Amino acid sequence: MCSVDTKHTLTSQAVYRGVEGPTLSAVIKVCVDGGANRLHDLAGSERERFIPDFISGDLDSAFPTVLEFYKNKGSDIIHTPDQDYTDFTKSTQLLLGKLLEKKEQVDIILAVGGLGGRFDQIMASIETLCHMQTADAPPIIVIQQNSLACLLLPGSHTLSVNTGIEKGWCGLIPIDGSCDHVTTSGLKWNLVDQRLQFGVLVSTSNTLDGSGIVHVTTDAPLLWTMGLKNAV
Ligand SMILES: Cc1ncc(C[n+]2csc(CCOP(=O)(O)OP(=O)(O)O)c2C)c(N)n1
Ligand SMILES: O=c1ccn([C@@H]2O[C@H](COP(=O)(O)O)[C@@H](O)[C@H]2O)c(=O)[nH]1
Repeated sequence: MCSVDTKHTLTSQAVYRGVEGPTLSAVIKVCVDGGANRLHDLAGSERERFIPDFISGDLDSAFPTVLEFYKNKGSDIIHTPDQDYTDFTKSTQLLLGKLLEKKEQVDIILAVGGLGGRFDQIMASIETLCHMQTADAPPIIVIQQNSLACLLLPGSHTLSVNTGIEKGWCGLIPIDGSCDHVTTSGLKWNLVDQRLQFGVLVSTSNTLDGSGIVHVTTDAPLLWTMGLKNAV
């Protein structure tokens, strides 16, 4: 029997809004260490429109000139030297603290980057999601290039996958041990009270069935991943 204690609804429209208009809709904008260099480069002539509220990390990657630029524009520079946790984990903890302080309710935390390049860093990005497993924390959605990842907590989840930016492929990955009771609808290969576990069964190369809604019920944390059309 599956124990279900929470219900969550996730919509990729929230992702879409976050990507389309971060200056309009993001309550707090954050850069993680070297991410500040990337923002500085990518924003180019629109740099003034994309000023992070804070930049945090061990600050071994952000260029001093970039930190100075954002500091002069009002960004807080927060040094987090702890070498037992990644800069992403530490910045997400800071962000959750600030949301709590401000008593802000947000739909999602959208992290851009972290799913490409160094494999240890990709795994660390996913591990960061495991640190943030509290029922009152908003879902953290990580996107990079054509991939999205989000940790589903134990409970029932309704995923709205009907914005047109979904690519079609998806997966359910039991990153935190075994998920003994997983039931889904909305997929080409659905699960009915089945176990997902590495070495037993992992749902990769699955496909949305076109209905626009995916339901997932799981008794243990389960990573949802899917393809996006528009590379970020
Ligand atoms: C068992 C163990 N393995 C590895 C480390 C090292 N370590 C873990 S997180 C971390 C900080 C990583 O910093 P970040 O800027 O997020 O990544 P970087 O680009 O420096 O690799 C370090 C050094 C450790 N403290 N403990
Ligand atoms: O290849 C990478 C490098 C970094 N990240 C993420 O960025 C932060 C900060 O890393 P710095 O190298 O100190 O700038 C790191 O915690 C990762 O979350 C990455 O995803 N991939």
